[in-house]
Amino acid sequence: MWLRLLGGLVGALWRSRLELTLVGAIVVVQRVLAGLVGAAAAWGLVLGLVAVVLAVPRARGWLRTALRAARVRRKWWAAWTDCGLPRVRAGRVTSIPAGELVRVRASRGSSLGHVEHRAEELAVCLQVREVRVTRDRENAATGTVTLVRRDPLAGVASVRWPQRDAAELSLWEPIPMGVNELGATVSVALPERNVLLGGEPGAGKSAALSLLVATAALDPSTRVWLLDGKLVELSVWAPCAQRLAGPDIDEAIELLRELRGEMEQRYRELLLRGQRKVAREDGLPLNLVACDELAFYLGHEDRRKQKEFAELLRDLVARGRAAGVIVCAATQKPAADVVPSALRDLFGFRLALRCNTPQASDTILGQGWASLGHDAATIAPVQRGVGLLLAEDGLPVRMRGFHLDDADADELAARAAALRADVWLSNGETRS
Ligand SMILES: Nc1ncnc2c1ncn2[C@@H]1O[C@H](COP(=O)(O)OP(=O)(O)OP(=O)(O)O)[C@@H](O)[C@H]1O
Repeated sequence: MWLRLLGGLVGALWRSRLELTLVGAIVVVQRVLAGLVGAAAAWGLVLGLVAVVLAVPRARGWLRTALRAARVRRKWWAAWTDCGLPRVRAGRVTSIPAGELVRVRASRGSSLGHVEHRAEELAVCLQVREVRVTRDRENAATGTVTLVRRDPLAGVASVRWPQRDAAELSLWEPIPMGVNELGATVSVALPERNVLLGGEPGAGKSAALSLLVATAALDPSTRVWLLDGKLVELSVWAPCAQRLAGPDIDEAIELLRELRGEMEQRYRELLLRGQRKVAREDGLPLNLVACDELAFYLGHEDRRKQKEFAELLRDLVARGRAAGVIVCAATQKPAADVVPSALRDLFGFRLALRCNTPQASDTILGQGWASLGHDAATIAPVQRGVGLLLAEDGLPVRMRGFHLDDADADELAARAAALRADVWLSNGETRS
């Protein structure tokens, strides 16, 4: 009993070591000075010294950060103790726009899975919105806990696309898609990847798709193929496109057949060159296929045509990677009755914008993510353009998508068309 009390006291003192050290240092300095100049003058000098230190912004910032980190570590200790979890030690604490990142280490016999399992109770103890746990890949004992106190993506203001004024872009380069909760830019590198975008009506699918199409349009070496179940969303990019199919399944099938022919031709070229896949230095064009409202084609009343469309698209997504064919498709309903799972599972990048239910969110990201806290149904309806982006081997990243408004898109499409015309003319002159 006494031993436990003593242990508790030592633990409490250890957890307050920073504050105790600061107070101790002040007392020691005052005592030393008191011997030289007297007690009252020593207090004056010490308080003056503290005031000078606090007047320096860097010192003040460091102190504030260190004290906040110490407080978070104490609260974390109290939280896992109250939840009856085995010891999970908190280390470095970093402030982020959403709250804090805490490095943690699980004790022997425990696991970060335990922590994840009790995330909701920990969030109550810590009085935060949410506790997210991410285990390190290389060490099961260590990881990062995110204490989410606020939603940094909550504002309704749109963020302009940073490439908006670019004169020319390359589809081989990563495309900035939005900003994450840390305020960092989230990008996707498209070669050898396909992208599926899903979410409820008005969530921002077409806006996100337009960033990918805009990049392809501003890359004169890329061929752009457009399928638009609504016709109005992608038509602005028509002058830059190889071909555009509207809400007509026959046109869409024709487009996909032509593209499949190109893909097969590309494979023959690669065979002749002794290559397995296209590379940037080959100078072979990439083909970007953007399909808005995929469900329009996949839900077509003519079952035979619907099946043919689905098979052609599946073939392009499955075999197109190495040939430089990139499929980016947006749909409100990626459920298995609309988008066959055989097709859906081939998309390397998935962007889940706001969904009505956790199940709908899982149909985009993959089974099980919603129950792990990555649920696009938790995004508020006013947060247009906010979504969860999942890359093949990673965790879903919550982000606010960049935005190109209609005027920006019109201006950018005109610039891209002019650039393509210039390149075409200069190639023609070179050849003659
Ligand atoms: N990233 C964003 N930032 C700010 N506003 C956005 C963003 N994305 C979309 N919006 C706004 O949200 C509205 C709906 O966007 P969008 O048309 O892209 O949605 P959608 O999911 O394609 O809808 P639907 O399924 O009906 O076609 C638009 O008015 C658009 O301006």
